[in-house]
Amino acid sequence: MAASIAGVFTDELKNAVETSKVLVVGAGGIGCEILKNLVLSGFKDIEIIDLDTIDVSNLNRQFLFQKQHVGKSKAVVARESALSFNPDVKIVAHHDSIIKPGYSVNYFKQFGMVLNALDNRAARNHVNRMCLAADIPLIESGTAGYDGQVELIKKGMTRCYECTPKAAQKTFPGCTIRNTPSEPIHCIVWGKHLFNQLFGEYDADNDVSPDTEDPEAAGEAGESALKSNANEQGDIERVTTRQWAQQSGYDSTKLFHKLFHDDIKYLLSMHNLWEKRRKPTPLKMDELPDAVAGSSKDNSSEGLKDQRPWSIVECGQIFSRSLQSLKNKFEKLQSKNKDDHLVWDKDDKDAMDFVAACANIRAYIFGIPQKTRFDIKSMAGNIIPAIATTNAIIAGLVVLNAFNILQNQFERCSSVYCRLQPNHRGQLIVPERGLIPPNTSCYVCRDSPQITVCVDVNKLTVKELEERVLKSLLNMVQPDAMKDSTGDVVISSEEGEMEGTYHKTLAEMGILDGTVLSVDDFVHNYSLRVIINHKEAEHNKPDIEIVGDQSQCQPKAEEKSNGGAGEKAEEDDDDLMLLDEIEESTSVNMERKRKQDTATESPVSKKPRTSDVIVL
Ligand SMILES: Nc1ncnc2c1ncn2[C@@H]1O[C@H](COP(=O)(O)OP(=O)(O)OP(=O)(O)O)[C@@H](O)[C@H]1O
Ligand SMILES: [Zn+2]
Repeated sequence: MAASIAGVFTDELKNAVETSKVLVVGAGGIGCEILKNLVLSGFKDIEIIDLDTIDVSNLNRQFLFQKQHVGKSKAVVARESALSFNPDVKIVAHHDSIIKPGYSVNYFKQFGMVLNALDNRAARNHVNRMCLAADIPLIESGTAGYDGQVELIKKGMTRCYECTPKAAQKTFPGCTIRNTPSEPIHCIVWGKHLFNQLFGEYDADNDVSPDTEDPEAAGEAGESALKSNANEQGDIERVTTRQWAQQSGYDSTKLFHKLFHDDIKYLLSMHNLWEKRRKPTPLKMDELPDAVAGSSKDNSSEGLKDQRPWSIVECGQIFSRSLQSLKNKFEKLQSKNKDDHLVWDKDDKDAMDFVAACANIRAYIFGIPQKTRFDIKSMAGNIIPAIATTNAIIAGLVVLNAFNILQNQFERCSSVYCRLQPNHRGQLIVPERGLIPPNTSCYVCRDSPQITVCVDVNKLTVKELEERVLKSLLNMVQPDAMKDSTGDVVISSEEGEMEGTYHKTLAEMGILDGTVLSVDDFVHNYSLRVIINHKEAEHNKPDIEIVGDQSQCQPKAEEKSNGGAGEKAEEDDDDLMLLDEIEESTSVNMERKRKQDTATESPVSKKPRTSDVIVL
């Protein structure tokens, strides 16, 4: 072993390596490399955690896994393979999510350092906060294709993972998705929303039916179509897409007719939308064309199966087939637990077929070029190909930083960026000039953090404050909130305690412009003052804005990104590239999805939609 070769390590470092205890979070592309490096450099006490099982697609770069391991726990197999290099190491493997409450601040405190090898923001935010709370050095790392980054996070010394705002994921206005798609991606997003409306976690903001409040339609929202939906009392009865599908027994012909014929006719009745646009063409299932018009590939039989374009009639067949399979899976889940739902996953054949077929049918209707299943998979799954070499370089740098930490040489742990093109100094691996200090206005790592939240206090409910603001946007796990001035509890992490008030608006709870809330999350040992700023909701504008400083409480143009997955580092070395997950919207979101309340399904509301911004 390297550590036992005389002259490689000083006795002090050798001793530190052998006696330190390290936690590796994630056993994927980077995690496997890190574990192998740790074992080969003499570390003797390691824990590794990963929630996932091995997929065949992991085998090209996660070299601790082989074909016979497919379907088994990543953490468990990584441990077994690493032990084959050095059986004298103690490795504890957890097939679990690091976000689970069992991995508390005290759990983190037993380690000398934590090495992150994750692929999503939620888990990274969580480990960031746990390491700050436990005051343990964290080495954060990430890759996206040829780009990679390693960074030390040490409380009070460096910036934390949340010190820099992350580039927002690309979003599209809701009315583009629902009414006037013009690019294949709009149809793909619509297909994913449809999947969730039918089988996934319900989200009223991701409705797929025509948006009657589209400002472009200027109020002429399909009068006749609305009338045809009216009940005997003349009221308009709105049901969710899922309710509608359930009532019609998920009949593929009926569903097809509603989505691709009736809803399109409804859109056509909003004349203003089509004054300067090509009108969509309603489709009937028994009249589907057998052509492959405007496809992204020519219709040759060569190439991979997934790269063969589908005709629209084929899309119709795939729509019916995948709908039935998904329906069966969904009903099976619901028979065990009525709150359970499917989670869209690009690697699930039926889920992927369904979205690809729906996206192409919708594209055809709107005169948009169709895409192959292969292209749709990479767009819908935000796939950036992972490069084994980048992972290996980054994992090597992680373990070099671990040596620096063990020698208390934190100043040598400056961030390092790996890039495809050399910079003006000819460097492919570019170190930062020094440690980057904490952002003094970071709402996570600064002393007595506070933040301003701009919302419409007459619209936002207490439940939305908890789920959308505190948990989703501010990454809390189990928040408790009380009014600063009176000490009145507004949100409690004790189950059931506040049930009666969750549906009330903030105003009804006496939370108005200027009200200050004290919010605590005991999981992260974290307290935050939240200043509420009232801002009237506007159609097609985000209904929640978070600002560090009250004076900034203005609707902002899209935040200038510090870089993100797939972005290249600029020529200037000082330009930081914060790599983020590339899979946030897919399977790795399992943990968060499981935590969210799925029992709140309600009919589509007719209130003005203020959050018509969707995330892919
Ligand atoms: N909350 C979490 N707790 C534990 N492990 C996690 C958590 N979130 C993500 N992970 C793991 O982090 C690893 C990240 O590895 P990587 O980026 O190589 O992803 P992958 O899923 O193996 O590959 P791909 O997404 O490209 O198929 C994954 O194995 C994933 O299961
Ligand atoms: Zn910070």
